[in-house]
Amino acid sequence: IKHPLQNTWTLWYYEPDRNKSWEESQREITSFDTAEDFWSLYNHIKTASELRQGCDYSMFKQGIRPMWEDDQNKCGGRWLINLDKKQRTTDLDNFWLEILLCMIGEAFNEYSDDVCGAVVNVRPKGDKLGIWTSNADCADSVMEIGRKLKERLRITSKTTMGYQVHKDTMIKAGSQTKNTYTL
Ligand SMILES: CN(C)c1nc(=O)c2c([nH]1)N([C@@H]1O[C@H](COP(=O)(O)OP(=O)(O)O)[C@@H](O)[C@H]1O)CN2C
Repeated sequence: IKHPLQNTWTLWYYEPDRNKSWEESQREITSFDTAEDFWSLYNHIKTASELRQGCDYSMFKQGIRPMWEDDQNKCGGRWLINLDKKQRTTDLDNFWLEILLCMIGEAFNEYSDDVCGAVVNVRPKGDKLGIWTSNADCADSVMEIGRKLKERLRITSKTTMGYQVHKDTMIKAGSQTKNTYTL
Protein backbone atom coordinates (compact mmCIF):
# COMPACT_ATOMS: atom_id res chain seq x y z
CA ILE A 1 0.00 0.00 0.00
CA LYS A 2 1.05 3.60 -0.44
CA HIS A 3 2.32 5.79 2.40
CA PRO A 4 -0.42 8.34 3.21
CA LEU A 5 0.50 11.96 3.91
CA GLN A 6 -1.10 13.88 6.79
CA ASN A 7 -2.49 16.43 4.30
CA THR A 8 -3.49 16.52 0.64
CA TRP A 9 -1.35 18.93 -1.39
CA THR A 10 -2.01 20.69 -4.67
CA LEU A 11 0.63 21.79 -7.18
CA TRP A 12 0.00 25.04 -9.11
CA TYR A 13 1.89 26.46 -12.07
CA TYR A 14 2.05 30.15 -13.00
CA GLU A 15 3.11 31.38 -16.43
CA PRO A 16 2.82 35.06 -17.36
CA ASP A 17 0.21 35.62 -20.10
CA ARG A 18 -0.45 39.14 -21.40
CA ASN A 19 -4.01 38.16 -22.33
CA LYS A 20 -4.90 36.92 -18.87
CA SER A 21 -5.03 38.33 -15.35
CA TRP A 22 -2.49 37.13 -12.80
CA GLU A 23 -5.17 35.01 -11.14
CA GLU A 24 -6.30 33.45 -14.44
CA SER A 25 -2.67 32.53 -15.14
CA GLN A 26 -2.48 30.40 -11.98
CA ARG A 27 -3.16 26.83 -13.12
CA GLU A 28 -3.96 23.97 -10.77
CA ILE A 29 -1.91 20.96 -11.95
CA THR A 30 -2.87 18.08 -9.65
CA SER A 31 -3.29 17.01 -6.03
CA PHE A 32 -1.76 14.10 -4.13
CA ASP A 33 -1.93 12.57 -0.64
CA THR A 34 0.70 9.81 -0.64
CA ALA A 35 4.50 9.91 -0.66
CA GLU A 36 4.59 7.73 -3.78
CA ASP A 37 2.28 10.07 -5.69
CA PHE A 38 4.40 13.04 -4.63
CA TRP A 39 7.52 11.43 -6.13
CA SER A 40 5.69 10.40 -9.33
CA LEU A 41 4.58 14.00 -9.79
CA TYR A 42 7.96 15.50 -8.84
CA ASN A 43 9.85 13.18 -11.20
CA HIS A 44 7.38 13.87 -14.01
CA ILE A 45 7.58 17.69 -14.16
CA LYS A 46 10.37 20.17 -14.96
CA THR A 47 12.54 21.27 -12.06
CA ALA A 48 12.21 24.92 -11.01
CA SER A 49 15.54 25.80 -12.67
CA GLU A 50 14.19 24.45 -15.99
CA LEU A 51 11.22 26.83 -15.99
CA ARG A 52 11.21 29.97 -18.12
CA GLN A 53 11.92 33.13 -16.17
CA GLY A 54 8.73 34.75 -14.90
CA CYS A 55 7.17 31.39 -14.01
CA ASP A 56 6.27 30.00 -10.58
CA TYR A 57 5.48 26.71 -8.95
CA SER A 58 3.27 26.79 -5.86
CA MET A 59 2.43 23.89 -3.59
CA PHE A 60 -0.37 24.50 -1.09
CA LYS A 61 -2.61 22.41 1.11
CA GLN A 62 -5.69 21.37 -0.85
CA GLY A 63 -8.32 24.11 -0.70
CA ILE A 64 -5.83 26.98 -0.21
CA ARG A 65 -5.18 29.03 -3.34
CA PRO A 66 -1.60 30.37 -3.79
CA MET A 67 -2.67 33.98 -3.33
CA TRP A 68 -2.75 36.57 -0.56
CA GLU A 69 -6.53 36.89 -0.77
CA ASP A 70 -7.34 33.30 0.18
CA ASP A 71 -8.98 33.13 3.61
CA GLN A 72 -6.15 30.91 4.85
CA ASN A 73 -3.48 33.37 3.66
CA LYS A 74 -4.97 36.80 4.23
CA CYS A 75 -3.78 37.19 7.86
CA GLY A 76 -0.45 35.51 7.20
CA GLY A 77 2.87 36.11 5.55
CA ARG A 78 5.86 34.36 4.09
CA TRP A 79 9.42 33.53 4.96
CA LEU A 80 11.27 34.78 1.89
CA ILE A 81 14.63 33.45 0.71
CA ASN A 82 16.24 35.59 -2.00
CA LEU A 83 18.79 33.69 -4.08
CA ASP A 84 21.55 35.32 -6.11
CA LYS A 85 21.72 34.53 -9.82
CA LYS A 86 24.34 31.80 -9.57
CA GLN A 87 22.32 29.93 -6.96
CA ARG A 88 19.90 28.87 -9.73
CA THR A 89 22.36 26.14 -10.72
CA THR A 90 23.70 25.34 -7.24
CA ASP A 91 20.83 25.70 -4.74
CA LEU A 92 17.43 26.45 -6.31
CA ASP A 93 16.27 22.90 -7.05
CA ASN A 94 17.74 21.45 -3.86
CA PHE A 95 16.14 24.17 -1.71
CA TRP A 96 12.75 23.82 -3.42
CA LEU A 97 12.71 20.03 -3.01
CA GLU A 98 13.79 20.30 0.63
CA ILE A 99 10.97 22.80 1.29
CA LEU A 100 8.44 20.44 -0.34
CA LEU A 101 9.69 17.54 1.77
CA CYS A 102 9.50 19.64 4.96
CA MET A 103 5.88 20.48 4.19
CA ILE A 104 4.55 17.06 3.16
CA GLY A 105 6.57 15.52 6.00
CA GLU A 106 5.02 17.95 8.54
CA ALA A 107 8.55 18.84 9.73
CA PHE A 108 7.43 21.89 11.73
CA ASN A 109 6.10 19.84 14.64
CA GLU A 110 3.18 21.48 16.44
CA TYR A 111 3.35 24.45 14.04
CA SER A 112 2.82 22.40 10.86
CA ASP A 113 -0.87 23.31 10.95
CA ASP A 114 0.12 26.97 10.39
CA VAL A 115 1.90 26.18 7.13
CA CYS A 116 -0.25 27.00 4.08
CA GLY A 117 2.19 26.24 1.28
CA ALA A 118 5.28 27.41 -0.60
CA VAL A 119 6.10 29.31 -3.80
CA VAL A 120 9.18 29.37 -6.01
CA ASN A 121 9.54 32.40 -8.31
CA VAL A 122 12.01 31.97 -11.21
CA ARG A 123 13.18 35.52 -11.98
CA PRO A 124 15.98 37.19 -13.99
CA LYS A 125 16.84 39.45 -11.05
CA GLY A 126 17.28 36.43 -8.75
CA ASP A 127 15.03 33.49 -7.84
CA LYS A 128 12.87 33.54 -4.69
CA LEU A 129 11.55 30.85 -2.37
CA GLY A 130 8.64 31.66 -0.08
CA ILE A 131 7.04 29.58 2.67
CA TRP A 132 3.59 30.92 3.52
CA THR A 133 2.10 30.68 7.03
CA SER A 134 -1.45 31.49 8.07
CA ASN A 135 -1.05 33.93 10.96
CA ALA A 136 1.62 36.63 11.02
CA ASP A 137 0.77 37.52 14.65
CA CYS A 138 1.83 34.14 16.06
CA ALA A 139 5.49 34.99 16.58
CA ASP A 140 6.28 31.62 18.20
CA SER A 141 4.86 29.72 15.23
CA VAL A 142 6.49 31.98 12.62
CA MET A 143 9.89 31.86 14.30
CA GLU A 144 9.82 28.09 14.88
CA ILE A 145 8.93 27.49 11.22
CA GLY A 146 11.71 29.85 10.12
CA ARG A 147 14.26 28.21 12.40
CA LYS A 148 13.37 24.73 11.13
CA LEU A 149 13.63 25.94 7.53
CA LYS A 150 17.09 27.41 8.08
CA GLU A 151 18.18 24.16 9.70
CA ARG A 152 16.78 21.87 6.98
CA LEU A 153 18.05 24.06 4.13
CA ARG A 154 21.40 24.39 5.92
CA ILE A 155 21.19 28.12 5.28
CA THR A 156 24.09 29.90 6.95
CA SER A 157 23.99 33.41 8.36
CA LYS A 158 25.28 34.65 4.96
CA THR A 159 21.76 34.18 3.59
CA THR A 160 19.24 36.21 5.53
CA MET A 161 15.60 35.16 5.64
CA GLY A 162 12.93 37.77 6.18
CA TYR A 163 9.29 37.24 7.10
CA GLN A 164 6.94 39.59 5.27
CA VAL A 165 3.28 40.05 6.17
CA HIS A 166 1.11 39.68 3.06
CA LYS A 167 -0.80 42.86 3.93
CA ASP A 168 2.51 44.76 3.63
CA THR A 169 3.58 42.94 0.46
CA MET A 170 0.21 43.65 -1.22
CA ILE A 171 0.49 47.41 -0.86
CA LYS A 172 4.22 47.64 -1.48
CA ALA A 173 4.28 45.37 -4.58
CA GLY A 174 7.37 46.25 -6.60
CA SER A 175 9.28 48.19 -3.97
CA GLN A 176 11.07 46.69 -0.94
CA THR A 177 8.63 45.20 1.59
CA LYS A 178 9.67 45.46 5.24
CA ASN A 179 10.59 42.31 7.20
CA THR A 180 8.48 41.87 10.33
CA TYR A 181 10.84 39.12 11.53
CA THR A 182 14.32 38.16 10.38
CA LEU A 183 16.45 35.05 10.96
C1 LIG B 1 -5.29 38.48 -6.71
N1 LIG B 1 -4.09 39.08 -7.22
C2 LIG B 1 -4.18 40.07 -8.30
C3 LIG B 1 -2.84 38.70 -6.74
N2 LIG B 1 -2.77 37.88 -5.67
C4 LIG B 1 -1.57 37.43 -5.22
O1 LIG B 1 -1.49 36.67 -4.24
C5 LIG B 1 -0.39 37.84 -5.92
C6 LIG B 1 -0.52 38.69 -7.00
N3 LIG B 1 -1.75 39.16 -7.44
N4 LIG B 1 0.71 38.93 -7.50
C7 LIG B 1 0.97 39.82 -8.64
O2 LIG B 1 2.20 39.45 -9.25
C8 LIG B 1 3.09 40.57 -9.23
C9 LIG B 1 4.53 40.07 -9.12
O3 LIG B 1 4.69 39.46 -7.86
P1 LIG B 1 5.67 38.19 -7.69
O4 LIG B 1 5.46 37.67 -6.29
O5 LIG B 1 5.47 37.23 -8.81
O6 LIG B 1 7.15 38.79 -7.70
P2 LIG B 1 7.96 39.53 -8.86
O7 LIG B 1 7.67 40.99 -8.70
O8 LIG B 1 7.50 38.98 -10.20
O9 LIG B 1 9.40 39.18 -8.56
C10 LIG B 1 2.61 41.39 -8.06
O10 LIG B 1 3.01 42.73 -8.15
C11 LIG B 1 1.11 41.26 -8.17
O11 LIG B 1 0.62 42.10 -9.18
C12 LIG B 1 1.71 38.23 -6.74
N5 LIG B 1 0.94 37.55 -5.73
C13 LIG B 1 1.52 36.64 -4.76
